[in-house]
Amino acid sequence: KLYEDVADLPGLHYDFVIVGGGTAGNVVANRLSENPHVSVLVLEAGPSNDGVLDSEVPFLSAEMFLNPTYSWNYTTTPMPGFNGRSVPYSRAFILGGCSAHNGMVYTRGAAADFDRYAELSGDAGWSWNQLFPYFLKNEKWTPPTDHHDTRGQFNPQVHGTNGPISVSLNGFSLPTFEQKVIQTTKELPHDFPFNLDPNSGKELGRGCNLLSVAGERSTSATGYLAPKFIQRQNLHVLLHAQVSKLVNVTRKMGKPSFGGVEFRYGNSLFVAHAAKEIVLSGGAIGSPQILMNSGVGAHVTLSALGIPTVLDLPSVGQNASDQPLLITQWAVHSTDTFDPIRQNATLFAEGMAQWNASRTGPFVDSGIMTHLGWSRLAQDSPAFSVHADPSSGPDAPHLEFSFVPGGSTPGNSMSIFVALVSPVSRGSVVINSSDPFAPPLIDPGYFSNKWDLLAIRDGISLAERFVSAPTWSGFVGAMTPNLANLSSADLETAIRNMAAPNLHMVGTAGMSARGAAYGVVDPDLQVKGAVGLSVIDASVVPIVPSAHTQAGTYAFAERGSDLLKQRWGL
Ligand SMILES: Cc1cc2nc3c(=O)[nH]c(=O)nc-3n(C[C@H](O)[C@H](O)[C@H](O)COP(=O)(O)OP(=O)(O)OC[C@H]3O[C@@H](n4cnc5c(N)ncnc54)[C@H](O)[C@@H]3O)c2cc1C
Repeated sequence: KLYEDVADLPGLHYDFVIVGGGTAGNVVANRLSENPHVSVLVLEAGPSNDGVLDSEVPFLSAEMFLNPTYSWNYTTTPMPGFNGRSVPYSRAFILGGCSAHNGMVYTRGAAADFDRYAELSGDAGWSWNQLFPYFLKNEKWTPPTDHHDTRGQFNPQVHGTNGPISVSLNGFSLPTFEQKVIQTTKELPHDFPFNLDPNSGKELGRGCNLLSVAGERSTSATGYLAPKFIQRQNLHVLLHAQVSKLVNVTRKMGKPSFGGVEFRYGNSLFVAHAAKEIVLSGGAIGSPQILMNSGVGAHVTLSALGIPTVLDLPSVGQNASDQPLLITQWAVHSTDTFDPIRQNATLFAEGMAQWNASRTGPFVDSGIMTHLGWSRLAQDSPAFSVHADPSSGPDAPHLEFSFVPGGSTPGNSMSIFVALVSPVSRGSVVINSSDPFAPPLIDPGYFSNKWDLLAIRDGISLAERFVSAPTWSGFVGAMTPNLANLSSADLETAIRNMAAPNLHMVGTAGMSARGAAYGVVDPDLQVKGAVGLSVIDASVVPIVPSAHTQAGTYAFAERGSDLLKQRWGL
């Protein structure tokens, strides 16, 4: 049952308390409450997703993630790699978490990314082959809303059909642009090979964009808390409940254990009790923050703030792994873009009306990318002279390209988003106040290693090469801004001034092998050195996958839920 008011909750004693009803938290809540004999409480700081049009309508995703009502409204620290810029760092403040406000892009990553997780955790269960069934368990493949012929656009054999999250191809087409993207794979096949389905684990190449949609956005709240699940008697979700810290420390088997979760509802503090286990699913920023507020973190940081150390775990909040993004853009001599809809109020209203009437038309997609592509740097790239290859293996990409029929300048444009998906740089999320409700210091650390900057530079060249294919002749105009003829130093400055967060942070409560000298959780996702406390969300993923992160987060949450159930014999 969904509760808007703490006064309506039947009690505050549960078997499991899950902190955060986000992408991962709602998976755990659903899977645990499959067993009618356990009671589950989810504490979510944000409001309900129900009826939030900006979240429901895929085309409004940009409006959604810029909407301050549904955001934690974080800002990063000034980053030297960004020429001292502080930039907004979006995180969702709504039931469903980032799945309810993200760009909906559905990508899993390279098989080697997951095999690397297995290797560094010492648990083969995190390998691509063993995690693959969990990707399928999460996914419900859904034909696109325009019912177009999807042959040659994806491989049904690598998709699930019965999961709670709908995944589909774009349901509205911009044929001229799309045909040119595919034609480029024929004209420049060496640099830009076609890939039928990059979600197969073999990611390199160009393929169609998949989205977590079915006419409407599909989220962990609409899927895992759908009416047939949220009506379970043993599943309670409390909204507007912001967790401050874990309390009631006792010792079990010589290790600290927390019996309660303190949260703020309105102006009052309450404590929810977990008889079996507390699961932190607050995301890459929320989870490490709550750990540190509770005295779990680096002793030196905690003592400087006057917070008693319960567990000295220096990796908490460190190892933040995220992808910087740079948008390249060209004017185009065509109206076959999303720009007319975005720039013309009448067309926009028509699109909205069509979506309302029939869940068809341009508003069924994000209105951003039609295709995605992944590439490696050339073997003789200057990047390799400053650092060894950080990718997970020779079949894993360094760069991701999103092909977008639209742009941010007046008139018609096309854009290629260049994301560095195998960064060397690492950042951190650290509290700097004893007030548990104060925002933490968020430093994604972009370009703190020169390799990352050089890799993005290569990415810009690759984007330019893409639009140099003969098929774009007559379609593509000037690059805006023109990065093509800049000196090396000027291009470096431009990258530092223009790059933005790709918002895929992981690793701040990173998983490592049992007994490792670093890391926050063991391969079973329990906090090292504690009892009855685990973390299940993107923060446990030790290195960012070469992908957008929701699919991986869902798969981690599905397996994490199974590990919890096994531990408690459920
Ligand atoms: C704007 C944006 C666009 C993105 N686009 C894409 C995309 O297109 N494709 C993709 O794959 N990935 C995308 N991502 C990334 C992806 O959505 C996230 O990596 C993933 O959803 C994270 O899941 P999570 O469960 O770790 O955290 P979240 O989904 O953020 O869940 C955390 C939840 O915990 C709650 N919470 C936090 N702290 C507290 C507290 N103290 N008390 C109570 N509740 C708390 C939050 O409100 C939230 O609901 C995007 C992210 C953003 C921000």
